[in-house]
Amino acid sequence: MNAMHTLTCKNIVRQVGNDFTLGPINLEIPTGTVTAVIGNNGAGKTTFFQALSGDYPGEGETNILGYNSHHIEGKASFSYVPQSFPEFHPFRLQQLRDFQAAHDETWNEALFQLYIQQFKLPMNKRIQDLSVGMQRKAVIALQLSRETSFLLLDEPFAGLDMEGQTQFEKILLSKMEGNPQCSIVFATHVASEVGRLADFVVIMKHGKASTPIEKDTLRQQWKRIWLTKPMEDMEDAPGVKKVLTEPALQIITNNAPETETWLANRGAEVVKRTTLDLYESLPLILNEERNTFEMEKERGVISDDIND
Ligand SMILES: Nc1ncnc2c1ncn2[C@@H]1O[C@H](COP(=O)(O)OP(=O)(O)OP(=O)(O)O)[C@@H](O)[C@H]1O
Repeated sequence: MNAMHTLTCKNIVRQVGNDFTLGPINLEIPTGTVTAVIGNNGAGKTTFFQALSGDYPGEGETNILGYNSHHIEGKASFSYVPQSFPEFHPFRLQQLRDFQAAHDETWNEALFQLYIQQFKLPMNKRIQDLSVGMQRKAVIALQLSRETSFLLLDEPFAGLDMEGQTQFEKILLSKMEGNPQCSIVFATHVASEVGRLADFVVIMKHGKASTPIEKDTLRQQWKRIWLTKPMEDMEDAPGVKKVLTEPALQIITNNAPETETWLANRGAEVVKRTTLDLYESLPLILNEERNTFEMEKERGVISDDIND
């Protein structure tokens, strides 16, 4: 494995039912980074996370921290919080803790005690008898008490109460601070989680994944440009995604430098420029059919088959 990358996956393909194909996905996650995987409902995030975690075999290969994720050493080397975990339902947290503590070299009992205290988790109720949010807190406590250098988290904030979200965010940040080798990949639908936690964003559409895009690049590329008056054909200018007239004339672009050049060449008067917030740009990215992928393809970082 390339030491610079915590996770490498090559040609991951999964067929789900008759209608959905995941992949082929090729992806590398740099060590010491946080990556948010975003995508509309049904884009394939959970299927992708299941494939990465080695839950079931299929085409392609995933390498995590130097291990194939289908092998026992591979599975033991990372922490995984799946979207659902029916296999835990019949057990009490105490039983799950006892099992983990006895068999797992990465187990940190002090961390577990801290998490159950913070999350106010009952040790003797069956997981299936806990609320949805408490169930997730229980799995977070079990998985994050393992001292691993890779966290794979499928919508980990979903269902957590506000205090739980704040606590969990602090836990993730302290994991990153405490271990420079630690990497996190998490799925989310919430732009503010991307804004607060992620260094990179991976965009999933129709079962395909973009290469990791630096969050700062998105902020530099996506701009709102305010103009004094309309220009001919401005809707077709490079990068322009939207032209709005209220409350004042403005262009939304996903390629600010090119749009600026186009405007300057035509003598447009720019009133001001503002960075688009992620909660505005991410939905636009998710709903454009091809551009994000074309952007990556032009840079030569992904292969042709991502654009079928
Ligand atoms: N058991 C199944 N049988 C058939 N199709 C399935 C099954 N599970 C998932 N799918 C299909 O696989 C596709 C990907 O689903 P997946 O759950 O991976 O998406 P997602 O991006 O995680 O969605 P969400 O944001 O809603 O969690 C969907 O089109 C879904 O209909």
